[in-house]
Amino acid sequence: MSSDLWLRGCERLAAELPEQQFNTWIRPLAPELRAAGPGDTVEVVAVQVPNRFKLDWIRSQYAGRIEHALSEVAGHPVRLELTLAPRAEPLPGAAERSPANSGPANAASLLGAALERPNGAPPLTAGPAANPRGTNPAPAATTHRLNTALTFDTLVAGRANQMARTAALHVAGAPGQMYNPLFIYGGVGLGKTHLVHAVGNALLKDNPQARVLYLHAEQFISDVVKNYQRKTFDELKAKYHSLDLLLIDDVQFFAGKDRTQEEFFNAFEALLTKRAHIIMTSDTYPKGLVDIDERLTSRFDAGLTVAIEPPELEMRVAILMRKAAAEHTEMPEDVAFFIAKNVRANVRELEGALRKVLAYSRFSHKDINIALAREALKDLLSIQNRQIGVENIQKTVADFYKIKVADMYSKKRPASIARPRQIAMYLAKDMTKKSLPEIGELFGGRDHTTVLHAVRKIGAERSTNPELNQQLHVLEQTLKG
Ligand SMILES: Nc1ncnc2c1ncn2[C@@H]1O[C@H](COP(=O)(O)OP(=O)(O)OP(=O)(O)O)[C@@H](O)[C@H]1O
Repeated sequence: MSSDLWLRGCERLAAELPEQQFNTWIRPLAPELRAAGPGDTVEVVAVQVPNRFKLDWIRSQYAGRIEHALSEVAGHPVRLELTLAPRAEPLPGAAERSPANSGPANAASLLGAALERPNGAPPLTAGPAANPRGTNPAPAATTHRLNTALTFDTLVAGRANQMARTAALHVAGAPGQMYNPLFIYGGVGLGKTHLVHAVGNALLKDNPQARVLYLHAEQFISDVVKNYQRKTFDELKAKYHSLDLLLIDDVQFFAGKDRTQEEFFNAFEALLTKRAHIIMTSDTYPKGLVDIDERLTSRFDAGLTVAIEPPELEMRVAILMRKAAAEHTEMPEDVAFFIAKNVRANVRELEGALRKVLAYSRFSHKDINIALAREALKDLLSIQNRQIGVENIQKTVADFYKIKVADMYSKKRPASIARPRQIAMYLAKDMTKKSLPEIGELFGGRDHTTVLHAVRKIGAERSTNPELNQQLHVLEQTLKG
């Protein structure tokens, strides 16, 4: 199975599935290399999933779809083999990792295996593929479900997460007081899960008796369904209403689930009344949540709502250097800049890119430099180059704001057209290598100062207008595929 097949399959699934579902369940998967045997008629793609909940969910909801997409793209039958990942092992020494026969002749196949097998390849600390949502693979039987690797110490601080981190530190130090509930929102893979685990871990360190529970919203939904079937709502209440700290991830998943919302509302009220703390995460701010009862969304907003932004270049570099150091690898700064410049979507993808570069270096016995990084990331870079062009941006933005693509080049000035055009100019500057005059030319021969004005205006507004920021996130994620 080539990584290209998986990437092309993913492109297809991304187009078919709602973005939220794709990002949550499919994007974090990393397939394992499995060469077809001589008599094989069906290609097998093996995927390890970090925990039982995810395994069951992906198997029941998505396996058929994934197989179908891969088979279509491959032009022959592809079977998906889902297994539970073993617990992440500590990194063995580099010498132990390199098999004795790993000379140049088989370096490529080893590399393939390393790239595509996150649990077999050296795992990044709390890496996404080994542990995409932070549900704990390490201390298996704990009831709080916290991943002990996700702490404030391992979270790189920067402007992008400054507010959220400060608020989270505050809650960890004085739970039940200010900022209750704390609502953290932002795009995928930006560190929301990491941050809530950090609060839970910090609180337990100070007070090991504290009753802390982390869970993904889907787990809450599944608990409600189970208790509904068994008519054991008292058990549900006993479980949730007695906590000191409830950390609940991705509450946008409650959309349209009335009974779940009702139970969550009850738990929410009970916890706030007894001054227990609640921290929630979501892909959007409370008022942006759809199909969630207003009495809940208004309560979500009643404490403190903070955003996590995509990290800026310097923060991405710092994250790469920190994660490489945690792997006992020295990452030259120019290489960190090269990766950070090319992988901008989110930290999860940054980690994925780093993992590829480290694996490539280890298995090819070559030092890490820009040429090696370019080679290791060539699939990713070519997809990026293929996807993000000014034309693509114009079309995506026009579709999003429901205007005609032709309006991107037209001289029309009503705000309903001028604003999306400015947003497209901003994205063109941010996501392509085109200069201001080149962008102006592609927007109907406009002057470069018009583009500069748009870039500055949208950039400044983005930091103060959560709604615009959210729309830009969605556009960026769509464009990055
Ligand atoms: N500032 C940071 N410093 C170090 N690691 C980070 C940082 N931000 C994110 N990460 C890492 O990036 C990966 C993705 O982060 P996380 O799972 O917390 O994202 P998320 O915002 O919850 O995404 P999703 O919406 O998909 O659930 C994790 O491995 C996390 O440890």
